[in-house]
Amino acid sequence: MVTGDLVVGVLALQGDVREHLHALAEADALARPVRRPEELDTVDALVIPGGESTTISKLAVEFGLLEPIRKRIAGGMPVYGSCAGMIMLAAEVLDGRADQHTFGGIDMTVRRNAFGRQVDSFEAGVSIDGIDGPPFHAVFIRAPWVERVGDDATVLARVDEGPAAGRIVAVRQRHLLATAFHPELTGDLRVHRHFVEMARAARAVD
Ligand SMILES: NC(=O)CC[C@H](N)C(=O)O
Repeated sequence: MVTGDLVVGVLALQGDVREHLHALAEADALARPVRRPEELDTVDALVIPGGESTTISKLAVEFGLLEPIRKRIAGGMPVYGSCAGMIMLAAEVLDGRADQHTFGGIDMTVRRNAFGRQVDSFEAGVSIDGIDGPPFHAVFIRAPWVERVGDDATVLARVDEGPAAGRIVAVRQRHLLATAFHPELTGDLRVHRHFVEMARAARAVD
């Protein structure tokens, strides 16, 4: 039986942790930072923020979280990653550092800083499958894009217009969700609400 409310952790090693904690609270979840394996044990779901994936990778090893998070992902914990968080969920990273690790979980290949060859950051309208309403005002900051998804992964969004039109920027694989952009920075709560619903649904069938 499901008791108590859903607790969503935000991996708090580096990146825009506060913004995700705020967005999750607004989306009616109990949100708390996760820095240690004992804290990971207390959450039902996890958000991996935007930031710098090479730093998050290094600190995840130092804080003893790499293997515990991989295990929780394999065990079905719902996880949402934005930008660097998307990279951390990818099976394969192009233009990464040789010593960079990911948690994996989504069978996809991402290219780091993919848009950044032209511009460091840009904004675009993006429609996400399964989320109603007008296109997202999506903010990309040295963002990755997705170059390949495996059969088990579903493409949820592509860039609509401009030089990067058609590039994949949101993917879901069962309990895992990833976006190349940062909904935590725009005050649009639809992605966080969607993730909280995913996490509640996953817990209901446990
Ligand atoms: N805004 C971001 O999260 C940028 C991601 C960063 N370029 C990385 O490789 O991790």
